[in-house]
Amino acid sequence: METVLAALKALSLLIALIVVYRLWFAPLARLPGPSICAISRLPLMFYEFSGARRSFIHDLHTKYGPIVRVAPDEVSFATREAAKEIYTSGGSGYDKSSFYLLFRNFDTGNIFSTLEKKEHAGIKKEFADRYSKLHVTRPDVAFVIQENVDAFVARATERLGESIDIYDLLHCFALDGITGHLFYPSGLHSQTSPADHKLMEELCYKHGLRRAYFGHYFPAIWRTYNRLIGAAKGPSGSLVHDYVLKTTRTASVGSHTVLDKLRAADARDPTRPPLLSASECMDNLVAGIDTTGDGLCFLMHHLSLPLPSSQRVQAKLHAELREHAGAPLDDLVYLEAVIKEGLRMFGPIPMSLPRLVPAGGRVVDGVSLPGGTIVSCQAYTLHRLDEGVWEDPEEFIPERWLAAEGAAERNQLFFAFAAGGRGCIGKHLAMLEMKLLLRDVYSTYRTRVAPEMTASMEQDDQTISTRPKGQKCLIIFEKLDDV
Ligand code: HEM
Repeated sequence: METVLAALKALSLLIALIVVYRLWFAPLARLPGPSICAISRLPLMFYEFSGARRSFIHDLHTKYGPIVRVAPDEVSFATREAAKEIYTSGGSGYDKSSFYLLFRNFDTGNIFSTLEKKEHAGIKKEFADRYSKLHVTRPDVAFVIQENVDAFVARATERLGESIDIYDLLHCFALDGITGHLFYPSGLHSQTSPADHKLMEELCYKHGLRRAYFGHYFPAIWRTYNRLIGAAKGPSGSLVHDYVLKTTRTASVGSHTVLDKLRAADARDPTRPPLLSASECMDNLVAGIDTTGDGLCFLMHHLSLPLPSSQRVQAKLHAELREHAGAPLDDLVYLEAVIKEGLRMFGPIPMSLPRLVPAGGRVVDGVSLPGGTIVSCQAYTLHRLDEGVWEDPEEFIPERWLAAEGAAERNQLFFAFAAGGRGCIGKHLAMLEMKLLLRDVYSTYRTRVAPEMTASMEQDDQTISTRPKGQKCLIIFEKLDDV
């Protein structure tokens, strides 16, 4: 009994010392933030597991300012100086934190999940040119996207005046787009094929948030659990995994595809991990579906609301697209402003992108931080907090992107695709998909939210991405001339 008491006393003393150290003596002790977050990571974990990390961090910034200590060893920043240092210093910024190991596929790393920047650069150079603006706009590449846009518009035309679930259809559009880019002509056609549609359902309707955070915080238990489940389910248990494995191994693909480039890298270097190309394709596929699908869904829903501001923007969009029919996409400046404003307000990756301060420590936006500190910015807050740059941040105002005054500050804070060498590789593909689809929809149709639409469009956070909570978005398409 006495030994137990002595052990309890020693433990209490240890905890008290840790609390005192974290509150008053740790290198991060002088940073603003709630004391409870300085003492323990548990409050942050609570909000992560509840799907409310983004709003928790944003509320902290609103209360404490642009620099906040959100956990004993973690700081969130909301300034362009910090974003520049963390994400672009030396080209690719700081290495990623172990959080990104969650995004490995087939027990193999890939461009997104690789933590260390030198290793990442080696992986990226093998296929990055397949995502350059020059490549994605090549006629033999862009026509695959245009075919998917045509399929989307055909579905809308078939059911003019009726409600259509664009959450479903836009995710099919995005899945067909990215698989076409990776594997043409072996991409999916989930907009029209019920068998392919099942892969979209598997990818877009899953609820994996708590499992993902559990895997991050308790990796050993998670690995053991997965081995047991994997053994019980058989080799795959996933339609998407089977599709990617089979396609990467056996499909014949066009010379302009991503897979063709990865196969060339495999042929050049037989020491590459055998499943690296499959892991890469799986990663690009996942990265390319919810992002473009959810981004378009939030944006089209907003444009379709019965608000004077939404209707004003739709009317201006119709006017630009009709007056400049046949113009190159880059000349459609209002369309681009609408997309950027959509990505500013409800971009599909609005959450913190965690990085590690390099060994030896660094100064971020005037704050000296020891090596190993987790630092991040989140787009949601960068796109709102500084009201000197973002006037009326909760208002959807595409015109702000057309004003010359303050353009540099806005563009420096625009973080929808992140920044630097680890920013979004698929940005040009995503912009092309969004521009082509919105151009062809809004040059011919007006959209409005269906009266029976009751599903929530609240942003429902996942690990770094967000999606509409109700996972349904009923919209009515009407021919412009008929309205
Ligand atoms: C609106 C659409 C999209 C948005 C807003 C978006 C946003 C982002 C962001 C913020 C990052 C940085 C994430 C981080 O550092 O944790 C990222 C990375 C990435 N994105 Fe996208 N993305 C979009 C579409 C796509 C598409 C279509 C692809 C198709 C391949 C893609 C592939 C990737 C990849 C591979 C990375 C990792 C890059 C690297 O680590 O070098 N994304 N994206």
